[in-house]
Amino acid sequence: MRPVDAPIVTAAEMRAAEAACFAGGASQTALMEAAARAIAREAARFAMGRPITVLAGAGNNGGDAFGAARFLAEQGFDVVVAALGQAGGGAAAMRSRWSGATVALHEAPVRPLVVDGLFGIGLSRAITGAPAAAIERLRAGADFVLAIDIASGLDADSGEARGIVLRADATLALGAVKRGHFQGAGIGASGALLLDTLGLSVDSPVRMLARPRLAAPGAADHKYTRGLVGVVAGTMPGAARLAAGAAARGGAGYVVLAGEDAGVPFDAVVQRAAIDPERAAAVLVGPGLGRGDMACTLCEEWLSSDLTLVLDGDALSLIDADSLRLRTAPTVLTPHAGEFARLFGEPSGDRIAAALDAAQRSGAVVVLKGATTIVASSSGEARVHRPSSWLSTAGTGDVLAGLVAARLAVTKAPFRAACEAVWLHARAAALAGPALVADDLAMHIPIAIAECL
Ligand SMILES: NC(=O)C1=CN([C@@H]2O[C@H](COP(=O)(O)OP(=O)(O)OC[C@H]3O[C@@H](n4cnc5c(N)ncnc54)[C@H](O)[C@@H]3O)[C@@H](O)[C@H]2O)[C@H](O)CC1
Ligand SMILES: [K+]
Repeated sequence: MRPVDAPIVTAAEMRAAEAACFAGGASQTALMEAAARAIAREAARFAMGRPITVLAGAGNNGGDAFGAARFLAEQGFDVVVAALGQAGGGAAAMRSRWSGATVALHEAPVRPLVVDGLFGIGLSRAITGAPAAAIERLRAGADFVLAIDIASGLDADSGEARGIVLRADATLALGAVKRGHFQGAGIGASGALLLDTLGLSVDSPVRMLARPRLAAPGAADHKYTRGLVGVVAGTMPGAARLAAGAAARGGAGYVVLAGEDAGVPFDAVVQRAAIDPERAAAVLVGPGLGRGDMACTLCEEWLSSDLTLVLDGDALSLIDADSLRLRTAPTVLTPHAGEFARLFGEPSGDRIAAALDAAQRSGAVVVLKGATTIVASSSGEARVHRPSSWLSTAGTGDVLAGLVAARLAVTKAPFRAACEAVWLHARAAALAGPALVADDLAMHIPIAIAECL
């Protein structure tokens, strides 16, 4: 099945869940048989009757592969196993039950479907030499590669490539999806992500972002109860206008764009010289702010206020992470990779861990934007989302920041607001379609909201 709202685990968390399952009386062989059956089910779908080469490594990933080969052969598929090394442990039992053709990995025949059971979460070093050459040859010749648990060559936590990676067209995650499926080289090498939980109960404070449940305003609501969002304009008023427009479409009851002749995206957004702090439910500082003296002064003023803040763009270049700890009011940061690195240092691979550390250090909710967007809270919770790559165009960050401010004004809950905004932003992009520009997004936000009511 395609995972939705699923827990995302590290290799260590996966092993702990497996150990708990074994401690509860389940056997490793039973779990590998269940995994093998699930892999064979998916491989049969993708093979469409054509010959299959199954790659089997020396670990349990390989054990799963031998089991899948057996089930596929029993269904009448033409299957050959190409093995790397001698299967040990539980994999040996699975290997011993395979009675079909087995060749050495370097002799693996190129066939339409390749099932990758070389390495799973136990990959511990770069893949080099003969295995690397075989991976290159098989990827080049195969129509479709189905990875068992994770594409061989990917680090299960960071998603970084350890040497060569056997890029998959689909990955069947076993037990739970892994952090490596969502970051680093894992983003491009995992293909369509499928999940079979094998009946394991796995939980994690890190999860895939699910569609939020939103509520329409109540009968007693008015523009102030729904929340006034203030957007601070600066030297590039267009960015602030994009943010203000998104805030207005994103559910805020009232949006004030503060700045001399900043202009407004439409009449529902009110331009004023200043934001009334008594009235503001959330204030967004940063889009198009600039980095001069005036921008620094504005930033300091709002940071020292006790107002709920969203800090984006230029504001993230004017503050330091530790000063945020002094704030007691809810704060959401929406950095892209460069702004994040400046504030918190370059992530060391596992961006999910880095975002969680940053949230812990700053006390703020951190939205680390990228091909995978991570929403992290200081409580250790995180949500992970894969928005459209068409969002990689100027101004879309301003729109997201405005959406965060709107959802904050409505929910008064920073982690929930950031999660809702990231989902709505990605959905608006999907609705806008290819080659979108930032200005296209706002008009699709209400449709995205309607899908959440
Ligand atoms: N999650 C579940 O419910 C289940 C997962 N299963 C499968 O088990 C693997 C993990 O198995 P493990 O034996 O720990 O590791 P691997 O199979 O990934 O292989 C490690 C194996 O390979 C050697 N090795 C590591 N790096 C290299 C390298 N670069 N070159 C050569 N050899 C390398 C290492 O020494 C080990 O021997 C998981 O992914 C699932 O597929 C269970 O089978 C079913 C339930
Ligand atoms: K694999």
